[in-house]
Amino acid sequence: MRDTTSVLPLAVTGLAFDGGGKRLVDGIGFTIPRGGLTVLIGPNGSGKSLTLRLCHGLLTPSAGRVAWAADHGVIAGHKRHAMVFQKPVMLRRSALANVEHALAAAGAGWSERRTRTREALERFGLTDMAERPARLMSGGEQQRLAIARAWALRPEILFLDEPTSQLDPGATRQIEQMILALKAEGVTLVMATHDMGQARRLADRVLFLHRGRLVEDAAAETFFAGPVSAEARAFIAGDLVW
Ligand SMILES: Nc1ncnc2c1ncn2[C@@H]1O[C@H](COP(=O)(O)OP(=O)(O)OP(=O)(O)O)[C@@H](O)[C@H]1O
Repeated sequence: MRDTTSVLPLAVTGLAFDGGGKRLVDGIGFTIPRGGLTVLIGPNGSGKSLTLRLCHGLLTPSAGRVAWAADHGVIAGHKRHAMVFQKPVMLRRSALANVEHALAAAGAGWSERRTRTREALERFGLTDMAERPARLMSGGEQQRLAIARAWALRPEILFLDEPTSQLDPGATRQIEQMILALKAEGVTLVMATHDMGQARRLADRVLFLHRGRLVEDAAAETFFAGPVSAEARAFIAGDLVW
């Protein structure tokens, strides 16, 4: 019987996207079951961001399908997938107001907004910064706020697009710990990175993309022990830069 309490699994089939007169991603297929952390890796321009944006519904596929177990990844009027971007997009308001605004946009009522905002700020160690203008916070703090804001929406699955690529090692470590804590909580995670060290630290499963195509889909241990494709071997060795 169809599970009406989950938007997962997410089944992506034959996914393609055209832009600037070119096919930028092509023939991408994978399934994301509940739980775990899947990392999309690949060189710059391999199609990681596009794939995440297509999954999250920010772009419309030129071909193929993004099929949720519940239509559009929505259950009882609530979208159960959220996304965190490389550069957090913050409104010119306080940290607290940024979280509240996201909840309001998702249809949460006044008291739910207040409770969930407070919980989210506390959960991610931002209570003391609640009244700070979000845009004046450091890069690491803004990314923490972006994750808190996404978490406040209670996503079943969170897409993360290079969430630490703009951050220093200390802030990166903090964000990685937060990501692992979300996984332990049962949030399903799909993250793009071109940082091999990060992929090794975090991934349960690896999807390796090259030039808009999915070249490998393997358990992280298997992938790092010996990728099958020449492209992935070259990428791991640091020889593949595009
Ligand atoms: N709307 C668009 N129109 C035309 N080209 C695009 C568009 N969006 C992305 N591209 C191109 O598609 C390719 C894949 O882009 P994408 O951002 O998915 O790569 P990526 O793997 O995330 O790379 P990076 O690690 O550099 O972020 C790139 O060459 C990019 O310039």
